[in-house]
Amino acid sequence: MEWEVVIGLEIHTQLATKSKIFSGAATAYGAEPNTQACAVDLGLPGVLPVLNQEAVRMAVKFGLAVDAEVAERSVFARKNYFYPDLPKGYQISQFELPVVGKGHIDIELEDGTERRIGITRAHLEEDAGKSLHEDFHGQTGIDLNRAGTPLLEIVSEPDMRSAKEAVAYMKKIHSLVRYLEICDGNMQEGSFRCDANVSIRPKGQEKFGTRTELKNINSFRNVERAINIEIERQIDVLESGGEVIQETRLYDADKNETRSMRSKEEANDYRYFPDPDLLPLVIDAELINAIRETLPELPNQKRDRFINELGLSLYDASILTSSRELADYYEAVVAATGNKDPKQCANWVTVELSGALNRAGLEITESPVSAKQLASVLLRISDNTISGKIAKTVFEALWNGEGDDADAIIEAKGLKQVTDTGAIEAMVDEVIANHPEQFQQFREGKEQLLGFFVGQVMKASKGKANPAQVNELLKNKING
Ligand SMILES: Nc1ncnc2c1ncn2[C@@H]1O[C@H](COP(=O)(O)OP(=O)(O)OP(=O)(O)O)[C@@H](O)[C@H]1O
Ligand SMILES: [Mg+2]
Ligand SMILES: [Mg+2]
Repeated sequence: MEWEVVIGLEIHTQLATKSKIFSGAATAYGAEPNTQACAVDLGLPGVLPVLNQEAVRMAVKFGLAVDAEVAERSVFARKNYFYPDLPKGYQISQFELPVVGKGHIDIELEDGTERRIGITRAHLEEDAGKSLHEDFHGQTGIDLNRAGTPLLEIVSEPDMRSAKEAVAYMKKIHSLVRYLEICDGNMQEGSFRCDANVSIRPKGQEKFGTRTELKNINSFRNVERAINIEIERQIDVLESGGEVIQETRLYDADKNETRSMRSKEEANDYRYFPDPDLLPLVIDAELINAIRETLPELPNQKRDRFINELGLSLYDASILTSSRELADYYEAVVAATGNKDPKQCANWVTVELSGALNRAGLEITESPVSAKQLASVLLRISDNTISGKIAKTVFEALWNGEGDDADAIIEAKGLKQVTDTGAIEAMVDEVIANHPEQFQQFREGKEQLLGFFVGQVMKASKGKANPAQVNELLKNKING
């Protein structure tokens, strides 16, 4: 039977506020355990939560960026459950009336087409503490520092049809929250994590199959692997006559398998009710408009501008706008080269620079070659001081910190392109003299040999001859 996969993601983004969502305790990562949880975070008797306005502003920003309705009135609710890292016995979340309603975001697929993914809602909530099972003297430790950290849970419609689409969506949201500067996106530290809901149905059937929920997957790679392995498992179950049960499963990256954690609780198991300690959240149009004013250029707007104003391909523009930092770097290169050749700048950033960064495991923000330095190389290609090939040598030297800019390196290493026709002609003559048979064939019309001769001359000049001039001279030699 042919199966169709259905996926919906719940993404938890930790909002980049300095203090907790309902208290003044710090949110900084990595503090000594249990030094950053105050009485409000622990829900001790007699305390009252006070909503952090910054968290609200960030949620609104997100809502506007995904074309969602921002609720004029939303309500905080208690979600009741017991877990050692939740001393209050309930989590403050939003249930019936979330702050952000229906919206959408467009993702690019590998075949170059776009697909719109619906966003069901995004709601504000507080995070719980953390149970530390590993490296803890065979015991479990509880660190409550994370309790009360603001989260925005972004719930998608079940609109994705493959693990690849789910990853593309997750990357798009990741990039967006970083553009908006509402989340640092650090997946190792758990600032951006996702639960993947997966089901399958016979192709052509309208009714969805039963979903399982894969919990807390903390890398793009693992999302893809976890979903694919879960799809295989569900197909196995159904094809051997079994039934998929609605449950929460844990992905074990070491074993590359998913395991049942618990049967999935239904909303009514949580006994949601409006939190009596918090007033409804009312956001007026004035505030929404003020926040709209602060929105930066969004990834897709930037991408379209790169295509329309800088003449880039959709492919290059998509890569360059995949992160705000990369886009900023690219634009700095374009500006520093006087906007002469944005396409060439794009090639160098996406190929040479990104390649070197990947090999070194560095982020764009850690690049040893600054945008200005890269621009200095490109300027010397444009004015024919160096060839594209020598430019790679110059780039490498800059990468290794051998000089401050392209000029210093070209000077120090004597890499200046030879444009003196006499000097090049002497090299051409020498190469011809060394390869008389080939030259005879070349003369008799074997045009493919042009490349061979150009190559030999370039080699003789150690890459410094101007290739255009070499071509020209060689052609003259046939006729001469
Ligand atoms: N049949 C299905 N197959 C795949 N995904 C589904 C299916 N039905 C719903 N989903 C997705 O499951 C997710 C449900 O998330 P939601 O937060 O609404 O509820 P929940 O998982 O029950 O609650 P909780 O926040 O307590 O985990 C959504 O992303 C939705 O698109
Ligand atoms: Mg949810
Ligand atoms: Mg869920």
